[in-house]
Amino acid sequence: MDLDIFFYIDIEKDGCSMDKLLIEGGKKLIGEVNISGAKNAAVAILPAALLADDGVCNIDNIPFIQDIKCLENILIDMGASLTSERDGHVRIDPNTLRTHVAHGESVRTMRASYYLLGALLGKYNKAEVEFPGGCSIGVRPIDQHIKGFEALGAKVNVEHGFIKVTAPNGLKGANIYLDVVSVGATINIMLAATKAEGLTVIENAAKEPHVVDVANFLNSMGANIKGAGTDIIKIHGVKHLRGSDYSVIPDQIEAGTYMVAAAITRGDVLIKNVIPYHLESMSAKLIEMGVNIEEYEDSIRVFCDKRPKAVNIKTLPYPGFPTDIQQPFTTLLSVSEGRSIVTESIWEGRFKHVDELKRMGANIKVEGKIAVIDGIDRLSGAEVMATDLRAGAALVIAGLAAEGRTTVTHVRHIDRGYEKIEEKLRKLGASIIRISNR
Ligand SMILES: CC(=O)N[C@H]1[C@@H](OP(=O)(O)OP(=O)(O)OC[C@H]2O[C@@H](n3ccc(=O)[nH]c3=O)[C@H](O)[C@@H]2O)O[C@H](CO)[C@@H](O)[C@@H]1O
Ligand SMILES: C=C(OP(=O)(O)O)C(=O)O
Repeated sequence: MDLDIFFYIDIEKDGCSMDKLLIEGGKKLIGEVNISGAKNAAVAILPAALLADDGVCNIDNIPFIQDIKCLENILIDMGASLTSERDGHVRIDPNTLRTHVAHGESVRTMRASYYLLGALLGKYNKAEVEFPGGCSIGVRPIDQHIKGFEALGAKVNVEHGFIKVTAPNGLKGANIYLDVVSVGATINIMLAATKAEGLTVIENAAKEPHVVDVANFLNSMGANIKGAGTDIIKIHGVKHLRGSDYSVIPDQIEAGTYMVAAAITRGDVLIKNVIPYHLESMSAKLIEMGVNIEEYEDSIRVFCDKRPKAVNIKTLPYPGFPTDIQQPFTTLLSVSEGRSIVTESIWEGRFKHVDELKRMGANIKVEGKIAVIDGIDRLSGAEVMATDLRAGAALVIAGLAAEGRTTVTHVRHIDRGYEKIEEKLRKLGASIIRISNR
């Protein structure tokens, strides 16, 4: 039975109104999908643009997602001028910025508001930012960010829910060895050190494509950053940064999500506007599972005509298998042939989707960081809750493959990081609608 388009008001138990996705499973995904700009690059590049001493930044390939909307609202509240001339474009004029303080619900909701600390510290030698939010996937400390700011000569205090950072005598380059490989700390230190006096060296730096993208953007503004993409990044401080034109890299996790969706529905999808090199850990796993992959210059075709085989996965910092795609892959493994073991080594709370997948019949046992998955023939549709962004994506994928109807609630988590997910899936032939109360 196909879904009819309908509309009704729904108020969740906690009093907040929320959207739901209704999916009628069992349709093969076939066709082409365009991948949007990378969330985790864009959310750092917008704060980085504040560092321009003159001129404006024109940034393209900005994804149309809730985290970006939140960030834009924060920047506008702080006085920056933001306009857009076309889809995916943002023009930021930071010359009208009037404060080093960022607060409010948007700051508290999203993770990446922490990049305002590095950007404002680099610009004004001071920053006050409310504690960030983001996905509830485990303890999310920022001790390595703080250690980096302190090494550059800043004082850091936590008061009344704010992180306050000041460097009245300016920032001075330093050697910083990160105790853990942290994307956020690497980027935040880079932002702060870009205009510090002298040389900053970050050792044990994160190597993710979004780290490289932020460094490339800062260099296009006149920064002198070398080594991004390796585990030693060298930042020679410069006195002046200017506005620049830039285009954000494609989102490797959104691409990975459509790769998994193609495989689980035994479909045939050409995933466009990607950098195939960034997808290699995911492509390799799919090939190991028996899924067909063809790589082109800026697209990748994923097609599958038989049941995928079980594999083991361990999440690791780049170039390892990304934690952010672990949850969608868990869904695929839940209907693959045989037993798979998934080890989540980055976030201790990133198996919340498993309880929801069990409602759909999945046979998964979680112990600490490990999930043991015994593949079943088919999931069955049920009402399930998106507990976080990628859990939501994992449940949508489950719904696409399941027998009957799946309702995914708490879609606001998915909207944080996926542009028009139901529209993109519908164009590929999925039967999916949003029940909206807006
Ligand atoms: C907005 C954004 O880009 N979010 C991504 C970013 O989150 P985020 O930047 O928060 O993640 P990190 O790379 O910093 O965290 C990696 C690991 O380091 C630990 N840690 C981190 C910082 C710190 O000061 N101390 C510390 O111990 C964390 O607990 C975690 O175990 O990278 C994660 C790892 O690829 C991704 O899952 C998130 O999607
Ligand atoms: C965990 C994620 O995002 P955030 O760090 O913004 O919560 C993610 O993108 O999967």
